[in-house]
Amino acid sequence: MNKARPIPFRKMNGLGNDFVVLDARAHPVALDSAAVRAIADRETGVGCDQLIVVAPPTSGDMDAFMAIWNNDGSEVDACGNATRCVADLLISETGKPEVVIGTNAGLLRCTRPGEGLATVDMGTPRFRWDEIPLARPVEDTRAVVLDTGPEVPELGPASLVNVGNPHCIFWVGDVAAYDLARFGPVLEHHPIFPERANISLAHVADEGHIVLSVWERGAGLTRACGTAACAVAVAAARNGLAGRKVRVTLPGGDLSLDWRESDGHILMTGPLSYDYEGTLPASTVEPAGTDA
Ligand SMILES: N[C@H](CCC[C@H](N)C(=O)O)C(=O)O
Repeated sequence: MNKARPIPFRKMNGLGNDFVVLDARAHPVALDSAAVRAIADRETGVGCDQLIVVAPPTSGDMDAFMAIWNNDGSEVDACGNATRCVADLLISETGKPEVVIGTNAGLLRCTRPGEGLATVDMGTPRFRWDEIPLARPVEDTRAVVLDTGPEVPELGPASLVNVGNPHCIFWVGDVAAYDLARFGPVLEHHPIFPERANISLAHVADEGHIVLSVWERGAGLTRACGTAACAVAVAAARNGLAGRKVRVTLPGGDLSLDWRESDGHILMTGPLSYDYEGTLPASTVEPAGTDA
């Protein structure tokens, strides 16, 4: 009988987007929304934007599987910044120049271009209305006018992209001129997004540089959002606002994006950090297979 045991974790971050990373490869854990919220709570738990579980590979073509939860307890399929963190863990462990991380959004090939850096192939972005997904057919997802109430300022048409998760991007002249914390949740829960959406304000400084502020689905304002940086890079290129290689500046720092011509994959490069290690009391996360 598996006795409930304390669970070790690593606290990590990518440009200040922070994670509790549980390694469940030796001992499986059973998480539910309540347990995730408890761990992620910055007052009474460890505190994080997302909770990440590194699990054994589910097929022979990956080094590990990565599960992702937002701090509201919702499980999601993609997290760019956390993928860089897990990639570095696996590259250090295996000594391999490239590792493959399995996620519910697909296989992600990761390399280490330098100490403290990771490059992730985030795959191909999707643009069809039913791939975002949207609640109704929309012909052109490059410029969609959302009907919003008075609590949302005039932001113009949005560009919609899925990079393993749904993103809604507004193009503005100055991201600091808007109180995204106030109207972000309204847009996150807009009825056109049946699975909610991550909301970005993007300023295209020049054809190689975009400034970005993000209200994350299920986590709120974060210091960085890797998938939003991927989404805004491809949306800007698709709308003719920037080139296919851009630097994206988030509150926590810069990411480099390359929407590769040869295969349409989006490559994201940026830093990752190890903050500290800790142990969660056994009661927090009931390991799978423990008798009641
Ligand atoms: N809030 C996102 C998941 C985390 C994404 C973000 N932390 C990143 O680095 O991509 C969602 O619900 O789709």
